[in-house]
Amino acid sequence: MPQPANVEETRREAGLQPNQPARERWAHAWRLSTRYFVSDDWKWAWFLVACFCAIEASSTYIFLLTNRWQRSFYDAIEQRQGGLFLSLVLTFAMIAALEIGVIFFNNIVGMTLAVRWRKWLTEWYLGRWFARDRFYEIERLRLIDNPDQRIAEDLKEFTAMGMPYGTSPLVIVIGLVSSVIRAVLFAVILTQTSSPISIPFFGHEIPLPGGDMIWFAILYVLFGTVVITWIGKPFVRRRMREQHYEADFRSDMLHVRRNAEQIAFSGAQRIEQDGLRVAFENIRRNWYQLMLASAGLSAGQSIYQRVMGMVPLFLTVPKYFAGKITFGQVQGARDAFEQFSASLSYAVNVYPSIARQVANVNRLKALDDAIDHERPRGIAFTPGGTPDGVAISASNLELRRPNGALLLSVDQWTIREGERWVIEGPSGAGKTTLLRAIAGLWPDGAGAVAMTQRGSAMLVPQRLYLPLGTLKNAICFPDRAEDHDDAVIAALLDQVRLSTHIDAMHELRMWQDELSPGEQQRVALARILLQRPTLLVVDEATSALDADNAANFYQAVIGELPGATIVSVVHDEKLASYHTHRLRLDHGHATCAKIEMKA
Ligand SMILES: Nc1ncnc2c1ncn2[C@@H]1O[C@H](COP(=O)(O)OP(=O)(O)OP(=O)(O)O)[C@@H](O)[C@H]1O
Repeated sequence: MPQPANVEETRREAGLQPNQPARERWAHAWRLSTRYFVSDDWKWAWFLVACFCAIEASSTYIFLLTNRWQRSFYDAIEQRQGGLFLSLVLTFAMIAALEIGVIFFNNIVGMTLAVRWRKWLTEWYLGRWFARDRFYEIERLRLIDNPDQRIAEDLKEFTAMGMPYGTSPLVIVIGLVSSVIRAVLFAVILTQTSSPISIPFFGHEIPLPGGDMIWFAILYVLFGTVVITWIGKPFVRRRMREQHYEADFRSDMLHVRRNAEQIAFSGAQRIEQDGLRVAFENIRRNWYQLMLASAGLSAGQSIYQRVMGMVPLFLTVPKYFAGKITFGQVQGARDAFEQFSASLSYAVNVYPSIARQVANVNRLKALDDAIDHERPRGIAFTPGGTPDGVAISASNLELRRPNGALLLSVDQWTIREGERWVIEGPSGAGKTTLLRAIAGLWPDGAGAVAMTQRGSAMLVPQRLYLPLGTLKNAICFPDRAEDHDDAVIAALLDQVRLSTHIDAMHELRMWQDELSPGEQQRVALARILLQRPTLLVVDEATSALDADNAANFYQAVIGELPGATIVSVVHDEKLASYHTHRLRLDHGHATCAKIEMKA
C-alpha cells in the first residue's frame, strides 16, 4: 500500500529538523552541479568554464603586476627618483586598463554561462516535473511547498556566476582553486621579506620553512576561520529559514489573489490580512535574528580584514628601521601578506554564499526526491486493456485516501461502449475520486482499472481550466488555436449560447476571471463538441447552469455524439434521466443498476 505523504520535508529543508545523511546530500549536490557539464550542451559549457578560468588566471596575474608595481613605486618615492614617476604612472594606467578588460569579460562570460546553464537545468526540471504526472501528484499529496519557486528562484541562484546575482557552487570551486594558486604565488613573494623562524622543542630550535610572515599569516587565517565559522553558524541557519518563510509568504499572497473575488464578497479582507501578517511575522522574527547573526558575522569579518592589513606592518617595519629592507619592500610585503591571507581565508569570505547554496541545494533535493521517489501504484491502470466493446472496466477496486484509509470499494464495474453512466451518492462519498481512478489519476488503493484506447477520451471537471490567451485558445485547448477555423468556433459559440462573445474570440483577456462559472461550463460544452471524444468523463460540469442550459448541455452532447460513452457525476435527477445506467455509492460500497427509459 502507498505510504502517506512525507510532511516533514519542509521542516527539514527549513533547517528545523535534522537533514538527510550527509553522504546522500553531497552525492546529490555533486550530481546537480555536474549534470549540465555532461549534457548535450557540454561543448559550450566547458568552453565557457575554460574562458572563466582564463579570466580568473588573468586577474591573478594582474594582482602580481600590481604588487610588483607597488614595490617599484614606493622605492622610487623613498629614493626620490622623480625621473621614474611618469613611466610608473603609465604602467599603472596599463594595469588598470587590463583590469577593466578582465572585469568586462568576466561579466560577459559569467552571465552567458549562467543563462545557458539555467536554461538547461530549467528545461530538465520542467520535463521531469511534467513527466508521469509528477506535478499533479506533488500537488495532490502536497509533497513539498512551492515547487514552482524552486524551479524559478532556486535554480536561478544555483547557476548565478558572481555578484550581484549570486555565487554558484562552480564559482565557489573555481574561486577555491584560484585562491590556492594565489596563495602559492604570494607565499613566494612573502618569503623575500620574511625572517627565518624556528620553534623551540626540548632545548632544540626546529627551523620552519618559509619564514615568519608565512607562518603568522597561516596562524592568523586558521584562527580567523575557526572564529568566523563559529560566529557564522546561526547566520547559515537563519538564511535557510529566510528562503523558506519568504516562499511561504509569496504563495499565501498568490492564494489570496486567486480567490480575490470570494474574499471581497465575504468581506474577509481582515482575516486574510491577518493570515498574511502571521506569515510575514515569521519573516520579521527571523529577520531580527538574521540581523543579529549577520551583524556578528560582518563585525567579525571586518575586524579580521582590518587586522590583516596591520599585522604585516608590525612584522616588517622593525626590519625597515634596521635598514634590512626598503620602504617599497614594506609595502610589497604588506600587499603580499594581504593577498596571501585573503587567498587562505577564501572559505571565510565565501561563507555566506556557501550557506545560501546549501539552502538551495537542500530545497532542490527535496524537489528531486518528490519528483523521483514515486510511490508504488496501488491501483493498476491499463490503457488499451479492455476487451472489444468495453470502454472501461474496474475490478476489485478499492479507493483509499492518501493516508491509507478506505474510502470506497467497487467489486466489478463494466462500462460498455456507447453506455451513459451516472454516478450518484452523498457528498464526500468518493464520486470525484472514482472518476479520477478510472481516468488513471488516482493510484491510492488496490484493484485494477482498464480503459479502451480506441478513439479519444476527455475529462471535464466542475471548474474548467482555461489557459491564458484568447477565448478561441480556451475552446481549442489542448489543441492550438490555429488548428481550427474561426467559423467553426463561431458556430460552436452560437450553439452553446455564447454568441455575444463571438467578436471577442481573438481578444487576449483574463477569461478565467471574466466569464461566469456557467459561461465557463458552456465553454466546456463547446470544447467537447469540438474535440468529439468517444469517452467523456464529466464531473458536475453543469453545476453552475440553470435547468434549461443544463438540459441543453446533455441534449447537445447526446445529439452530436450519439455513440459516445459517458460517465458523469450529477446531483439532479432530471439530468440523470439522460443516462442509461446508474452507479450508486453508499456507505463505501457501489451498486450498479440500469435506468429504465421513459416511453
Ligand atoms: N488529494 C486528496 N488528499 C486527501 N484527501 C482527499 C484528496 N482528494 C479527495 N480526498 C478526500 O476523499 C474524500 C472523497 O472526496 P471526493 O471529492 O471524491 O468526494 P465527492 O463524492 O466527489 O464529493 P462532492 O459530492 O462533495 O463533490 C473526501 O473526504 C476528500 O477529503
